[in-house]
Amino acid sequence: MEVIPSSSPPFSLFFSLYINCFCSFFFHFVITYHIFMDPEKVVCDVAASDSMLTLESVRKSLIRQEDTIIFSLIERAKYPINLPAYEKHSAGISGSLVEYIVKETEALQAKAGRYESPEEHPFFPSNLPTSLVPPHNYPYVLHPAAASTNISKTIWDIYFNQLLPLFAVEGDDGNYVPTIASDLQCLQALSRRIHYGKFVAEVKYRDAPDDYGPAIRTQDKDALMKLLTFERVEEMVKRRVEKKAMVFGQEVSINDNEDKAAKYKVDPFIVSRLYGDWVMPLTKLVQVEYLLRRLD
Ligand SMILES: C=C(O[C@@H]1C=C(C(=O)O)C=C[C@H]1O)C(=O)O
Repeated sequence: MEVIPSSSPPFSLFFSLYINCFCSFFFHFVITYHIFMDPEKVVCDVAASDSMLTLESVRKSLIRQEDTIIFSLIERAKYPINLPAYEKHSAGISGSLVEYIVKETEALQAKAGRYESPEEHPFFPSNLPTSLVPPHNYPYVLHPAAASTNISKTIWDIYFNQLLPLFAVEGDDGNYVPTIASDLQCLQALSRRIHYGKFVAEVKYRDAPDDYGPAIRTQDKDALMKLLTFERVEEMVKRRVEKKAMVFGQEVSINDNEDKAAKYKVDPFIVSRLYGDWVMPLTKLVQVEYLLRRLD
């Protein structure tokens, strides 16, 4: 076998190593600067990292979130209202059972880092423990003022006082804890969707800063609402969620001859109304609140 004689490495090898090191250092610097030092402080999820933040990508996320919301409503509709879960509890705990379970769940999830995500908003933000897990570097996408936009309290009140009675039947079957667990699924899915308005607003502002700028400077809420509203899109959303509620909530039988008279787990019309009267108006409210502070 022929052995290649060892000799001192040629100058070209040192030169190419030097160039490699320089390029790698340069690209690391550029990427690090982009993520951490960008003067336009912005934060978002993986699905919409800075370069991918387009109206199409945020609408896609909203469409996917419809599935989560509808499935969570279907789950909650399994139980009757179960009023004692929401009344002041007499034994051992202060407030209602629902408040107790949601507060404790949020405290546990806060320790595991849930509220580090710019998409998550707790219902009981005061005295939440800090995260114990190493931080995930969410890319900066939103204006820092986004942190002060939180309408969880409004979502909580509307959910229990107006929405729940529309899709849960009267009654009490004693399953309070699973009922509350289902409520929390609904609340978290709705809150995530509604607060996602921040990303929608950011992308709309970036697409047309000259249109939004004057209305932001004069703090004109009506003008902002007009600019960000697309009635045609809203009509499509209402029709789509109605159809999804029909498909996801239909009774499935292996017997083709069985009576398939439309019977849905959650009334598709109610789902459409829920979106038209609450979910979309609240998402737009978040968009306006966010935009009002976009130039702070
Ligand atoms: C979210 C958007 O902004 C507005 C709110 C909508 C919603 O909450 O689904 C739909 C259309 C717009 O009026 C959007 O344009 O997609």
